[in-house]
Amino acid sequence: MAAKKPITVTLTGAGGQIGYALLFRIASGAMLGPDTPVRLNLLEIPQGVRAAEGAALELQDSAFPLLSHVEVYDDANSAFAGANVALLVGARPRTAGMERGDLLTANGGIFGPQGAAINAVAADDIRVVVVGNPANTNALIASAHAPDVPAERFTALTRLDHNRALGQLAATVDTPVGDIRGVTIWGNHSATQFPDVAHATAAGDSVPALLAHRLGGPEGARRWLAEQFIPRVAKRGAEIIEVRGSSSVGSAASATIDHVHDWVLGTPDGWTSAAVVSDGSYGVPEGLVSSFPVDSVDGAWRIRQGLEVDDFARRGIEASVAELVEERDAVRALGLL
Ligand SMILES: NC(=O)c1ccc[n+]([C@@H]2O[C@H](COP(=O)([O-])OP(=O)(O)OC[C@H]3O[C@@H](n4cnc5c(N)ncnc54)[C@H](O)[C@@H]3O)[C@@H](O)[C@H]2O)c1
Ligand SMILES: O=C(O)C[C@H](O)C(=O)O
Repeated sequence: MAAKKPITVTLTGAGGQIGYALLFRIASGAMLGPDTPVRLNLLEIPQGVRAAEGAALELQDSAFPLLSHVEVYDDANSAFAGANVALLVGARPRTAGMERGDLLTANGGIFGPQGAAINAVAADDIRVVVVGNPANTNALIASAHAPDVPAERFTALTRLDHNRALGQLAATVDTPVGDIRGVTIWGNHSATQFPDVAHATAAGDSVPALLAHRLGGPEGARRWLAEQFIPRVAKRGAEIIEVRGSSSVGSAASATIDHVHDWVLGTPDGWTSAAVVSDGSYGVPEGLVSSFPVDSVDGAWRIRQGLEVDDFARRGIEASVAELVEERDAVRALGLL
């Protein structure tokens, strides 16, 4: 049988924390499957090149059978040449006391030039996931600079929030995390996001009903969702920064692997969450990069249609979308869009 052609993956910020956690899982086949060879192009700024080169040496020492080639660059047009998948991680992380939106001025300028380079030199089937914060608006900036690439190929990571929600629910309803379905993160990857369990099930049972059973009825469940679950998930990034002393790394890398894996290979277990360009679904203004319930169909994200959104969820989604509009207007005013 002919060997499969390698997929070219470009990773920015390859010398940083998340980059280091990602590389070994990509090279092992966890992201694109156990029979897909990978070429890795690592992009760094000059100060980060040595760290990326060190990671490349360690990749060689790991003798991954699927890893066909690794190259380190400090030039975007070289790094994105022929890329099929781009992981845009390279950006400054926030520190204690900051919100992710505070990074707009520090990081926004990175994504226009990278979007333009992707437009100029990436492969026709390029898929992009932005991890660097504020991820949704950075994806919007990158997409705006890549007019020849369909906007739906630019996404931002909210799978980490989705996975955090699964973790919290599994612990509360005492069900293995793999048995939970139907959770959605709506809106921005920020403290305003709306984690929604109205349609969730655990091993086939309704999560709202299980919560009501455990928490003294529907009112107890509602209170737990509003006062504990939603803020815990939405502010988990800050909790990790407080406890670890720096922002999430292993879980962020793992969620990035999940996002690309499902985008390329499908979502047989039902929808997941990803920030994708809005087509106006659920009242989210067209063009914003917002998190939705998404299925992966034939290698493309499709927003799951027809889910009932109650008043509580509607208010939560609207608040997060209002923040996305503010971020879009702020980057427009900065000349980044
Ligand atoms: N969306 C999410 O769920 C999520 C989760 C965790 C972290 N993040 C974000 O991911 C980003 C990276 O986090 P980290 O912990 O790896 O940070 P880090 O500081 O350890 O690494 C960032 C790396 O990016 C490099 N870099 C900076 N500008 C670059 C550019 N223009 N091109 C290429 N590389 C560049 C830096 O040299 C550095 O090596 C941060 O913005 C962080 O807030 C997002
Ligand atoms: O919260 C942060 O600043 C990092 C990341 O976006 C996270 O959610 O952990």
